[in-house]
Amino acid sequence: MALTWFERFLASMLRGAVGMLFAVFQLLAQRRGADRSVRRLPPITNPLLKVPAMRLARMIRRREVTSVEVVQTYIDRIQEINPLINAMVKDRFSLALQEAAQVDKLIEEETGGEDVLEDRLPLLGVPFTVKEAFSLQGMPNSTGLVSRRGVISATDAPPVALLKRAGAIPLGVTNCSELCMWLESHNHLYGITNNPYDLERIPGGSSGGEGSILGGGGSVIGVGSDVGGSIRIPAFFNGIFGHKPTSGVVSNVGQFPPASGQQPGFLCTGPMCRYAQDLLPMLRVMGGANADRLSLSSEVDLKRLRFFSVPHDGGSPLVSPVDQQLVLAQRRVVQRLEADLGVKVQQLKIPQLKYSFQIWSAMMGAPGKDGKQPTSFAELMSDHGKKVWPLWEIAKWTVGLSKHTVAALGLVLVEMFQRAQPTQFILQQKESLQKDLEELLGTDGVLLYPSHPHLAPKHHHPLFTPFNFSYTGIFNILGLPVTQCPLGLSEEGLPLGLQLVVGKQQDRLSLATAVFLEKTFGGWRDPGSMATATTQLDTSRGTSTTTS
Ligand SMILES: CCCCCCCC/C=C\CCCCCCCC(N)=O
Repeated sequence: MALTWFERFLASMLRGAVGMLFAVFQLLAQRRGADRSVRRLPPITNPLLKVPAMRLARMIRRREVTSVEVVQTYIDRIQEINPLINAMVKDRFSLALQEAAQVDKLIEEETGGEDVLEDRLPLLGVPFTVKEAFSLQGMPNSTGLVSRRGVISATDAPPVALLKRAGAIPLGVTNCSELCMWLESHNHLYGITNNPYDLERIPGGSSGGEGSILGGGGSVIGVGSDVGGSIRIPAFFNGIFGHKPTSGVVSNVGQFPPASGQQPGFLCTGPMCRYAQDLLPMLRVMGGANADRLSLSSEVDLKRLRFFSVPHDGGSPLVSPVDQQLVLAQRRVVQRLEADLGVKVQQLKIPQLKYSFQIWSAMMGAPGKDGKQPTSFAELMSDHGKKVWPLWEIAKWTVGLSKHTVAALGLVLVEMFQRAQPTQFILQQKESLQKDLEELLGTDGVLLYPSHPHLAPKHHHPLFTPFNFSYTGIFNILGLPVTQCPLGLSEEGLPLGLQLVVGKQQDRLSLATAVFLEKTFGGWRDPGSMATATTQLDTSRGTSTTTS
């Protein structure tokens, strides 16, 4: 049963009302910020900041550079840009420098040669950053909740521990949205995080601090989590790579909030980074023994893959249409795949995608196999057992007295009206989408799909388009691995990008395609050099060139 005429009528009334509210909001925001110009980050001057993590590790092992030098270079960059982007919320710089000095000593004393070190400690001496929602020993773990102020991690979350065990050195923790459940990385503990390509725009969420620090060149690899797009949305808005692995491969233990109900099957921890070649080795480390399920060492011959392109969700009345610049970017990818690899990319429409939001929200709220309901958002927000009364909190919010963001309060309200059980129709849509996509992708298919309908929005704008995350959220429910891949910059200098969706346990296919697209479209760009470097897109030939 598709939407009834009454539901469509309600949706268009809602769109009209939200459109009017948005117009008022923009008018007020314009008046307030009439003389503000786009502010960007200073350009990267130290070439070490432009070296992929695995190459840095090799240089450190070969003593071409010391770990102390690399860590200090990143600390300097963070100190330069963090006052502008507010991405790192707590650092451990002096500990990181001590650990780097120990690494340099270990390398000097190692007699087994470079190969022994590479095998045992593939990331030895390389700095990394971690979303604050994960435990990192000695660092705060509040997930933006004021009532969790002062919670300090005693241990490391397993993926963080695995990265440390591989020799990587944590620099600190980064901002996220309140309870990891919004597109804007904002909370009343650490404030709001900015996008490095335009400080008046959002870096996305919930791993927005990671996206921003990586995009700004203050980190080269980082750890994020994703139950509706929280790795892929910030990776897209900040022009970097992000991979949501096959469900269950990377441990979700050691993050707050813990997933409940059926959510453990949807939540994924995964790598975020500036260089495509770092995704696979990071995933191998973060997955531990489970990474063996992904045959990451098998060669991928891109010419033998089957590619599919789906340009939009088929017109959900709740979700914005896809920006024309993103439509063109996806078309250019199709052209390059066909021209360079000699493959034929099949254009598709997948009608069930229109129900992505309904499917995501029904499944997120569904009881687990044990029949237990998931922990409600209101419960997670409660202050030492004291319940949150959303209407009272909203009243307090209007006079600046609430400890919560308006987005989090909005979510509590929405949750109050949500059905306990998904409708039969939505369950059918989910099942048939799962079956169709698994059959389509098999073990050699790659689906191209927009990462989000809009380029990085201005601060607070997602409050008027709250369902746009459905473009990413649907793949959490389906448990499919997805890589977000940057594709150069838009006319206004904002990152373009695309999701590469593959079959379960076929992560290596989207990772290999991301490496190809990085070579073809230039991958991550220094947001500070945008005044001198522009991407010229030749749409007729589908090529892109960078000029300085
Ligand atoms: C005041 C406006 C608030 C309206 C709330 C509308 C409800 C929309 C429902 C869910 C939004 C969830 C956004 C999830 C973003 C990514 C989450 C993640 N951790 O992967």
